[in-house]
Amino acid sequence: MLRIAVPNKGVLSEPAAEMLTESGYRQRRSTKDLVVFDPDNDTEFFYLRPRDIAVYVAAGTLDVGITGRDMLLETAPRDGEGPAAVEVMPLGFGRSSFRFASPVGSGIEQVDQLAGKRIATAYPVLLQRHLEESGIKADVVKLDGAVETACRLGVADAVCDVVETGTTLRAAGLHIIGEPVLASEAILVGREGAEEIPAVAQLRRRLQGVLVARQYVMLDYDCPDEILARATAITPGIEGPTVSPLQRAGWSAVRAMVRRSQTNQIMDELYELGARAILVTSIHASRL
Ligand SMILES: Nc1ncnc2c1ncn2[C@@H]1O[C@H](COP(=O)(O)OP(=O)(O)OP(=O)(O)O)[C@@H](O)[C@H]1O
Ligand SMILES: O=P(O)(O)OC[C@H]1O[C@H](OP(=O)(O)OP(=O)(O)O)[C@H](O)[C@@H]1O
Ligand SMILES: [Mg+2]
Repeated sequence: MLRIAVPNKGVLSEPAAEMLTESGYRQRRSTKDLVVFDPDNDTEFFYLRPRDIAVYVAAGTLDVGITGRDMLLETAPRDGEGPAAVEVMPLGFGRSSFRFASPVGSGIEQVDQLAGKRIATAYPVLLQRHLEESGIKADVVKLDGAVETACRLGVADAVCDVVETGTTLRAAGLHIIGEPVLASEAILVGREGAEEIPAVAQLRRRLQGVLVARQYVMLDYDCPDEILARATAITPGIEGPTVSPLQRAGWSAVRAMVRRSQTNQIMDELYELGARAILVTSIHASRL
């Protein structure tokens, strides 16, 4: 039986459960459920704090889990201190970056000005490692959350925290300084070699199928044969576009997957070239 850890709370919780549902797994009905068994897939789901998930997976108690890349790195054992969980695949949601910020007007405008300062964070391991790598000596103040308030309350001079839209930072009178320390998103974590377990390989293919269905659309169009080569160069598809003859002589029908984000640009280009009856349909599920 496959045992999977899923975030029980926080921003990753709902999209993680949604992705598993789209991948054909049973998910919990109530947010109070801590364990769910899916008999059809012989899989058990454990709903845990994202911060703890890589710890269970590293210990081998659970096979795989969904958490943030920042959480995986924060909770990884130090070199030689036991087995670690590793990133199996990125999942395309829960994107954020881990960044320094200082109070507007504090005069702290660059990362090197953090030397000798107090920096508040909920990710002390990540921050300490980054400070060591950058050769900056500063005091790390470990907090549990709502880190943005630490400067106003006088326990820190700057923060290093998760930023998505930047709204929380701005509301606390802070501004970003320096480059991102880390780009994070939700990831599937497992033990080294987990992909060799057939049930994990199947989970991975299913999740990949959802990612593809979200990122691509199916494009169909008709085009005169004179422009077929140029049109199919715009829509090369994955393996190659499907080209079939139309009943109307000298015309072909083309079918290819294209990136959702490029759909309108590609439709414009095809139309200008002379393609007609250009149709876009969503992909419900996929196995490439
Ligand atoms: N606003 C956000 N947008 C995208 N990802 C986020 C955001 N806030 C947090 N995350 C990501 O979610 C993961 C865990 O955050 P979450 O807030 O659920 O846990 P926590 O902060 O430890 O717990 P809590 O907020 O319940 O105290 C991390 O990987 C983090 O990068
Ligand atoms: O850039 P934004 O879009 O504003 O999002 C970033 C905020 O979201 C998270 O907070 P969360 O709600 O998890 O609270 P926490 O700080 O207590 O963890 C994170 O810790 C930031 O505070
Ligand atoms: Mg949080």
